[in-house]
Amino acid sequence: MIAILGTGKMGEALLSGLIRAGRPAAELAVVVRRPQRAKELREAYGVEVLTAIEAAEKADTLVIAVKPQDMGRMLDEIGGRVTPSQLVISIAAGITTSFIERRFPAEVPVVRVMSNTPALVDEAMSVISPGSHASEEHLEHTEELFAPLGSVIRIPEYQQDAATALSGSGPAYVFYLVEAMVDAGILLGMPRRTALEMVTQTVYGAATMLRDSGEHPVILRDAVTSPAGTTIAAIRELEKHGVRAAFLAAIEAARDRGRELGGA
Ligand SMILES: NC(=O)C1=CN([C@@H]2O[C@H](COP(=O)(O)OP(=O)(O)OC[C@H]3O[C@@H](n4cnc5c(N)ncnc54)[C@H](OP(=O)(O)O)[C@@H]3O)[C@@H](O)[C@H]2O)C=CC1
Ligand SMILES: O=C(O)[C@@H]1CCC=N1
Repeated sequence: MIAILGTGKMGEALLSGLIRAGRPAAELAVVVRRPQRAKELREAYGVEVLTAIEAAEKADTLVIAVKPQDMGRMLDEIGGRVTPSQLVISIAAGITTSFIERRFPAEVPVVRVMSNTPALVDEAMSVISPGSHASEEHLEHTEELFAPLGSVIRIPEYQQDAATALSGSGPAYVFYLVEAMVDAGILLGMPRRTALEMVTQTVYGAATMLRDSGEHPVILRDAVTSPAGTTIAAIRELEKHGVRAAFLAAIEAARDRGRELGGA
């Protein structure tokens, strides 16, 4: 049995993805803290709702999907019950595998995962790293769980805070970019709905080109940028306003905040 402890945005995205991928509801359980949420999840997915202690005693795999600030309390609750024959997967930003391992008296295998909200449409980017007691088999099992939600890659754990800043938070930067482009369309007199449709398809098309062509983004941008044309006029303004430097600073700040959440 796979138990998801903390079934908010990401926990539910994982739950719904596993069900879409054909995993029987009988093999899944959730841990929630509000009766209303328990009712919603039972009705929507037909999954069993357990207490954290029950989940720690029954599940082979425990996926912890509470906020980093709630991790300590959750681990205190289940710590003494989890054994080395189980696997603990954490998707919390900043929280290291060694932080989690220290909460268990035994040598419990832990895998750290950073996924993102496109899991809701099976287009997540999930990056995984083993803790010190996790084997190749544990990593393969984790890959199997997250593969139906999108792409999965392995990275060394020291890169996890950077991955959180890039792909974990990344969808928010893209939505922010879309908001800004739509605002520009409105400034130019375009109806909001039309502007949003145009920008959404443009982002989708550009992302598909990046993925399918395998070309470097500079090459793809070059193909759009005609000599003395419209695009270079826009790029000059982006450079003048320091947009590239803003992205570097923003993603570095997200990385630093991840470290802070992990108590580093
Ligand atoms: N949102 C994102 O894009 C991403 C988030 N993450 C990580 O995923 C984790 C979850 O984030 P997200 O889903 O956004 O957060 P949410 O706040 O949506 O979900 C967290 C859930 O945990 C529940 N919870 C907290 N404590 C307990 C407890 N003791 N027992 C049972 N349930 C509990 C909360 O319950 P209640 O509803 O009662 O508050 C809530 O439903 C975080 O650690 C975050 O860093 C990772 C990648 C991307
Ligand atoms: O903002 C956050 O802290 C979480 C982690 C990655 C995406 N959302």
